[in-house]
Amino acid sequence: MKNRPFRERMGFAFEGIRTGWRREASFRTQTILAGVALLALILLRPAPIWWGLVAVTCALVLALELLNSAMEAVIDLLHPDIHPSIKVAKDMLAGAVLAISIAAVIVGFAMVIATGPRFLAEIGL
Ligand SMILES: Nc1ncnc2c1ncn2[C@@H]1O[C@H](COP(=O)(O)OP(=O)(O)OP(=O)(O)O)[C@@H](O)[C@H]1O
Repeated sequence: MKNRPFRERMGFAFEGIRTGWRREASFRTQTILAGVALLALILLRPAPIWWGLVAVTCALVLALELLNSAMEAVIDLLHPDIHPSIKVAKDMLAGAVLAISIAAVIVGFAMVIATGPRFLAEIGL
């Protein structure tokens, strides 16, 4: 199973993203919010550094959500019963998603504060 051709590995990766979209409501919500962030970038046209910051934070939110779902799936397969250690692991995974989501909201606010006034002036408000 190792060292498959690049095209095939890309196919697996896209299949993972498709599965995340199909199975996880939070992944769908976060993907839609990433789309909103892209629209804000197109509208506000901030400096390139903001494009980078928004791209990195959005990608991290989506990547951690996929990782969270993948780990939960493996945990539930290996140990379907209730166990305090599983609660600890799942709550920490959820905490990781929350931490990067807070960072993403802060980046979004900072970008709007930095570029909003220029945008409003441009549209005559
Ligand atoms: N097998 C388990 N043993 C102990 N606690 C668990 C187990 N599975 C889930 N929990 C805990 O129950 C709570 C709810 O978990 P659940 O997976 O239903 O919701 P969730 O974390 O919001 O998941 P999702 O992202 O899939 O909606 C969490 O605190 C989680 O840690």
